[in-house]
Amino acid sequence: MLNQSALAEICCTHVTNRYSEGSMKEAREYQKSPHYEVSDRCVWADLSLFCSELKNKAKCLDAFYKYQIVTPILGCGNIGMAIAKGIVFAKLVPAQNVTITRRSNESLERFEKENKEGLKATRDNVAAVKAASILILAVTPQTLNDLLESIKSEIRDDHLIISVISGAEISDIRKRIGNDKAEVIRAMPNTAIAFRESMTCLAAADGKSPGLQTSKQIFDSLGSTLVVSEDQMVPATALCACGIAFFLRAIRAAAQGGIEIGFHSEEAIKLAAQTAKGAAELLLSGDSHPEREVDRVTTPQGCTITGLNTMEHNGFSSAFIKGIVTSAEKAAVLYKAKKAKENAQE
Ligand SMILES: O=C(O)[C@@H]1CCC=N1
Repeated sequence: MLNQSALAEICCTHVTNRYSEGSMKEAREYQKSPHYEVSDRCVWADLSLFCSELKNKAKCLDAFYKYQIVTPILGCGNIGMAIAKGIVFAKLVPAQNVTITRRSNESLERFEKENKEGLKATRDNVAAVKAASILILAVTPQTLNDLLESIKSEIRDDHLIISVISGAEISDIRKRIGNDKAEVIRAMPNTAIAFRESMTCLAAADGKSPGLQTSKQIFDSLGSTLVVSEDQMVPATALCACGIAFFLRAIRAAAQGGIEIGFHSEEAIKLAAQTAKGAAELLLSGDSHPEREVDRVTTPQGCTITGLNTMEHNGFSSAFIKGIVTSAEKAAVLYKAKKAKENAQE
């Protein structure tokens, strides 16, 4: 992995070779910013994109650093840790300003052994909330109500609450903390957020919510975002949050085929994963459609169409579609069951 200055140098050399000195000056100005950061993707980017990306990043990063945002991640399990890593990796918030909370001493001890980033950790949710500007709720759905009960007296009007908990509605969270105006945003990221490659869907009770803009800035720095209506959070969970597992399984299946045709396991996974990443890039950067790209690869009577048709005869697309639809159905069932249980308790 190249360090930032090495990447910046490659980027600038590449840009100098291709673009005018005037544009280069603009790029260099942004490079001077203390929070300037360059991704290896920029190496290949068009300069106009490159500059606007840097401008956006500089704006976003400056805002967070300037106000010394303090972000506790309450109930920090797998997705919480992935968010914490992404936030630190993106230099959104200094590591010492990110506090993760966990319920048991054992899990805190486990965390401390792996805490390479220098995050803070505590069992004390109340103290973490007191010091916070932005709260990230990442507990399990089952423990959310207890958490909200314990922190509600500390929630202030200037807090932005971002919940990544599936099935917890904004109105429920507001009701539990006794503030129907509280700035609550729902986010559904996936675990690739640790590498700033999450697809995150965001929803607010009101599309004009300032908290939505801030949340979008945060999650745009950690991958891509799409603002959706709150009732689309269930399908977003299936396609994006669960979806990462579906694509991982597809990569593993490709690698198993790869081993059978002659690669060692590690090679096969690398070949399959990079090929999957390349396929995604054709759509995301190339602005294409999957079938247009498939058409480019399928030589008449060739080996690609033979492989593809064999997969389809064995139900590949059908299995994938059914998997996503049933996953969304299950998310909806879990959500309804949670609501019914809560209503019965009231
Ligand atoms: O599998 C689950 O139910 C959760 C929801 C999103 C990711 N994992």
